Amino acid sequence: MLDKQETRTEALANGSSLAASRHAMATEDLHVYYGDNHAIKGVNLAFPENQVTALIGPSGCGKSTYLRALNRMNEEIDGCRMEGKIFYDDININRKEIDLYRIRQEIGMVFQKPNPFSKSIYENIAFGLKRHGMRSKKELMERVEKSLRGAALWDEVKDDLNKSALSLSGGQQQRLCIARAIAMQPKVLLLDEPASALDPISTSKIEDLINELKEKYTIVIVTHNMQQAARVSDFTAFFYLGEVVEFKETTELFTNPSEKRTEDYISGNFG
Ligand SMILES: Nc1ncnc2c1ncn2[C@@H]1O[C@H](COP(=O)(O)OP(=O)(O)OP(=O)(O)O)[C@@H](O)[C@H]1O
Repeated sequence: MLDKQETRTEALANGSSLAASRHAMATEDLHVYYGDNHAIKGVNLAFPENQVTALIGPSGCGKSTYLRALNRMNEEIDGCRMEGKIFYDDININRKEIDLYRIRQEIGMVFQKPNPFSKSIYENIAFGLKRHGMRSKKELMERVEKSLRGAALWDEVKDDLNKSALSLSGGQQQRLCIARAIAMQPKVLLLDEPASALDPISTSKIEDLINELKEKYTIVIVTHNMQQAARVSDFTAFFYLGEVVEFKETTELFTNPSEKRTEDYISGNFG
């Protein structure tokens, strides 16, 4: 099933500063269509391990579509199809025979709107683990605690693990969704505007958390907010009309963009 013959060639050639980095994921000539709408047009990108990469760009330019392509979530959408290669662990995962359940465990996703299950805080995390075959109560409790600690939520909920997840604040719910994703021990976390529905204090907690999480995970985050991209990311890709215009280290992209379209966007001249 694993095809090591397919190497990440063009995708790794994003820029010289990346040449020495290891990459957790990459795409090569990736296209996504919704019916006749060609939403992603041949994107080559590679995501350095244990770094945060932000995807920025005006509304409708394909950021979320591209993010959802990375763990093949787009396939849940009627009429959506993908062409091209998506490399994870040096394997092209954009093939029929790939186990999507496993891929989505290893490449976890958190959405814009917190979406905890209508279950207890404990069950929100234990549910997926049990489905995955974990039976021992002790092991489950250990993983629940570790995940909640990892998502910086443990101290706030440790005495209320049987309370409904829906009784938590929006910011706590989002950290619970992050805990649920990391409980599956992924290598990559895809975050689709994870703080856009939250107040400034919760946003700042999520941003601090992203900074801690990158020690263990490779993170790709879609954000509308350029200040947020500058605060949380190491690399930034600027998307426009389904293509990547520029991909660089974040400080470099914001201070010294190579492309006029990037400069116009970051200086607020369009979008
Ligand atoms: N579920 C869907 N069904 C059909 N077309 C879609 C769907 N999701 C996105 N599209 C189309 O794909 C293109 C890219 O949209 P996408 O949501 O990926 O952009 P975006 O940059 O994330 O936008 P925003 O910042 O507004 O969320 C748009 O033309 C959009 O209409």
